[in-house]
Amino acid sequence: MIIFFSLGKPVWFDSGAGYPIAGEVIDVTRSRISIKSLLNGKTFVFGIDETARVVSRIPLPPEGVNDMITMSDLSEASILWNIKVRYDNRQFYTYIGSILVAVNPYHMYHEMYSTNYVQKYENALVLNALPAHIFATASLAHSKMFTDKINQCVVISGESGGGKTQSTKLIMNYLASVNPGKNKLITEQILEASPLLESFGNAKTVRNDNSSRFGKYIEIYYSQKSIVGAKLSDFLLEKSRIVTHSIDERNYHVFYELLEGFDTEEKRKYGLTIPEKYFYLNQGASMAIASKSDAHDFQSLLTAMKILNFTKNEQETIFKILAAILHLGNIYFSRTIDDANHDLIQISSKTEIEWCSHLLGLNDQGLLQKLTHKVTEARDERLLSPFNLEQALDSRDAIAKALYSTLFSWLVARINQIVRVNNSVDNSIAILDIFGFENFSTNSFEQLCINYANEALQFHFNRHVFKLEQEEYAKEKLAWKKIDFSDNTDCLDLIGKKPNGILQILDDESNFPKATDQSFLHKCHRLHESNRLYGKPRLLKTTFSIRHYAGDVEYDVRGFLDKNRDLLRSDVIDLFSSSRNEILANMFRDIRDVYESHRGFHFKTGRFITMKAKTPTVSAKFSDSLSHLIDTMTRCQPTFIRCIKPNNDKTPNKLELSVVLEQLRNTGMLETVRIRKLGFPRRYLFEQFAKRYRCLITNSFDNSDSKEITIHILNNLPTKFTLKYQIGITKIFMRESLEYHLEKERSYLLNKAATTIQRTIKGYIQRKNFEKQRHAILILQKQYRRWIDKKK
Ligand SMILES: Nc1ncnc2c1ncn2[C@@H]1O[C@H](COP(=O)(O)OP(=O)(O)OP(=O)(O)O)[C@@H](O)[C@H]1O
Repeated sequence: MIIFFSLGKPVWFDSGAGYPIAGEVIDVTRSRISIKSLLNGKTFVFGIDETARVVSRIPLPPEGVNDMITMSDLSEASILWNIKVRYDNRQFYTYIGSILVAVNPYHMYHEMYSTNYVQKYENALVLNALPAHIFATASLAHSKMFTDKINQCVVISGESGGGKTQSTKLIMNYLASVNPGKNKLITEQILEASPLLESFGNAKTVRNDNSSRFGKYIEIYYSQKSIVGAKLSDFLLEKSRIVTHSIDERNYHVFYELLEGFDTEEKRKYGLTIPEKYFYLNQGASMAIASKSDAHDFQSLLTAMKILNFTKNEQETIFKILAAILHLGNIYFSRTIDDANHDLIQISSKTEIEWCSHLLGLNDQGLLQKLTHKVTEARDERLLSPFNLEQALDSRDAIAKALYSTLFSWLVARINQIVRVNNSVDNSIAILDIFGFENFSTNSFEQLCINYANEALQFHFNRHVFKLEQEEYAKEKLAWKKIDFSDNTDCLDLIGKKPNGILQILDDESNFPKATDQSFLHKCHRLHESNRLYGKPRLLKTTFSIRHYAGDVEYDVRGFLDKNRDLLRSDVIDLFSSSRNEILANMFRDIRDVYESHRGFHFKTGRFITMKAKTPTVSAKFSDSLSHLIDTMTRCQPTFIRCIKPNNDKTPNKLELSVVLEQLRNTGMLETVRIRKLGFPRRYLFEQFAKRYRCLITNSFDNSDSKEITIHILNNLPTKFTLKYQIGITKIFMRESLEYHLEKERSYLLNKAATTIQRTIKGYIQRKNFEKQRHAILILQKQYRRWIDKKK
């Protein structure tokens, strides 16, 4: 075997790292082969019995390949290497047909997103004409929205830190730049919603300094090809972060921005000091982020609020709520024992209570009571029972979480009110930026929801790229050998299918007062133990695991029931609804209305009671919004952007092959390249095709049908395109390379025709002008001669 490798031969070799590396043969003897790694120049020697670890390699062009489906070697190694070669050449974008792979450079190359680039990619009809770029993807979706008259949806996915939020912003900037509308204000308001929501919904995590801790779906509406409004939907804000975060992490940016942005006078007004002093901010021992100026971002936040028409009163209420949350976190309790030897607690930080009450427009006693006592409703009475220390701390944190999450929902509603559409809408383009797959050392309820959402998105991707594609080939009777792909339906069923999916079990248990996290876990074990995707721990632990498409994740069920119920105490809602601050009171009155709508009238007692079975739990609400989202997206034409994180330490311009490969494997990218290469992703009905490309042939087809014209156009193509299309029953299917060729030809002809038309019209106008001038001159000459004659 070794003798087949000559000196200088390009090869892939297995260095033991778990992925093949590109190398070149530098020495061959009878018993061994020496290979120089192209990664680091090191030499690797393989003995005669190790030749299976070396295979021949088709070299890539030095700058890599723009669209990976055009590569002749579609092995995992080649795809991975192509991404690396391009990354090293500062080409961070690569296509897989129409799917964009975006690798995070972790460094902002501003020129790459300048107006020059906007102009370069504007009106792109096909992707491959220029180097891969996010603007090309945005431009294609934008122009398809008008030409195909189908609403578009750009689905951005990837791990935390992959670059989803950044990509969303770049697409929005592109859409704003090419927007011809006269109403620039609405576009500006839509753009300004991003920094505002980032302040309130993003935080530093160990994986990403600016991690979105909520999912968002932004729909941008068009009328007469101009932006006329937008709608933002948010998903599952991470509430636990408001009261706790891990080491090296931070709470939401807005708290630090506020403290850095306020001057001494303002701080005094809200009773604030430095971040280190607040329990809700200092748990991660990480106050500042090297690449971020909190003071500067506070000014941007103020600008955003101004552009979005937040009144002075509204801004002040927001700051008061934020300041009150910080004071709340600093309230501490101490244990005392009463005469009957009962464990009691008392508040040791009166000042904080006073600040909270003052800022929230409450009286001190009202808040104090909610923090130290539980109200139970028994028959006609409301009974107060004292909390123990742990319960009091829980109650404090629950109030802080309720304040923040209510504020966040109010902000989203407030933004939507400003950017909503007032007139009719022709089309829309939506962008989905949803939290990436998560697998931490401890995973809880939030991770289960996030990973469930990622499973649903992966399903949507698979459905579009593999399932529907192959079903349509079969329906249109194309010659096609089916490609297998990893279908994740079973995992979706395990988590969410009625009646026994894990989230359904959780919901049943959440509505059952005596249930505990353990009883939920036992039920899961009992019903799913035999499922190949479900793992029951060998030892008595509080966990179960799920085999996701992106890897195994172990979930710790402690706290699942409480988090899912997420019941805000009705007496707390009542307290805030009675605040002297009308804006704050209204936020909570809205919540009270929702709660009221889930309460029933108890005829016997004549009082309202909470019908818990009907109160929507967090997972029920989340599953609903997720299926609504997928439904909406299914009605749009999707464009997929897969964001890839190049390394785990947020370092600029460093690509670690193992980190990238894992993401490529987990998201089915390798199968995607195969199907996109073999498949025929671009399709037109014969009528559409004939109408669009008829200009490419000269024959006249007076009464011919569209299929005949289509076939004629195809027969006229150079032979290299023969295998690039298939003719179905109602449609023509083709590869992107053929569409690119056709579009190029068409655009050339249209330009030529336009030039001819321009030339003819210009000639006509010139001739006309000339005739006019000649006529005028003749008249002048005539008159002049007559005048001379008269003079004589
Ligand atoms: N195209 C880009 N150019 C320059 N830097 C980028 C680009 N994309 C991402 N980054 C950098 O990487 C960081 C992480 O990106 P981003 O916040 O968009 O990731 P994400 O996928 O949205 O993560 P999460 O799921 O945690 O919200 C950004 O703050 C930015 O510094």
